[in-house]
Amino acid sequence: MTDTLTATARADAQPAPLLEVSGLVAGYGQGEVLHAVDLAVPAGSVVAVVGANGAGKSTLLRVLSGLLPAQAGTVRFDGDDLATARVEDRIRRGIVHVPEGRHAVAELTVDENLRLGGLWRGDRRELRADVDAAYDLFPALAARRTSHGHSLSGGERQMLAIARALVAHPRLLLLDEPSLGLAPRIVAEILGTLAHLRAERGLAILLVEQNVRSALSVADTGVVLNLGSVVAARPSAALLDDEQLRHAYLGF
Ligand SMILES: Nc1ncnc2c1ncn2[C@@H]1O[C@H](COP(=O)(O)OP(=O)(O)OP(=O)(O)O)[C@@H](O)[C@H]1O
Repeated sequence: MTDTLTATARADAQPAPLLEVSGLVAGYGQGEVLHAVDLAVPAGSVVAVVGANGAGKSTLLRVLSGLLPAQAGTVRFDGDDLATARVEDRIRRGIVHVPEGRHAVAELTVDENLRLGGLWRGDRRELRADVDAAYDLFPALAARRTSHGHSLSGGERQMLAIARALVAHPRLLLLDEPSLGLAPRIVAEILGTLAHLRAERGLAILLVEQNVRSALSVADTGVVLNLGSVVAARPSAALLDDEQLRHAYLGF
């Protein structure tokens, strides 16, 4: 009887999410921007955080990567609470942030920029292999490997920012507004590559996007953030089907 109960409990148990955020409070100075945010990203899944300008989406990613301290709450990653961990420790654990703005070091070549992604690792041969793997994912970058950061187009800089993050071996990519200002063809290429990474490598992605439809087209789950609070967290298709929610919070 006990064995049967144990077996049933095991069969029913869901694996813990890779990232589990609970009661997260954060802001700037005295101002609180995120109010007790709860959020989960299962391993190998894509979760899109959507919401109006100023909702707190970028702030959420900054807190998760350690750029901004949490004032309260837990950030459990693969079982450990990293809420107070340093940025570099989070990177080593596999949380890698691609901030809005597609930063490339202007004076360095594409290849040098990519190698920056593996700075903290010791093995140079492994780093070379990872940079070459990034070129396989983004052939447009391979063609520009000796070009300097300042000469790249917006799309190339976005690809470089993502590729450099991949060189750091993420298990969870925090991706802020990758499509902003890019041509639809480039956006489709970048989102296609992310879908491939998730399918082939089990990469989990927390995606912040203004372009709600394209974000939800690649995400399993959509989380709606409004004025720093989560107002809905549902499968992407269910979010798109909810006309009232879309009108109230997503503007379409
Ligand atoms: N460095 C900062 N110092 C003080 N306040 C900030 C800072 N960055 C953002 N804020 C404020 O925090 C709130 C949330 O901003 P945040 O950028 O996280 O929103 P968002 O949802 O990402 O919006 P957007 O899509 O416009 O970037 C806003 O009121 C913003 O003015």
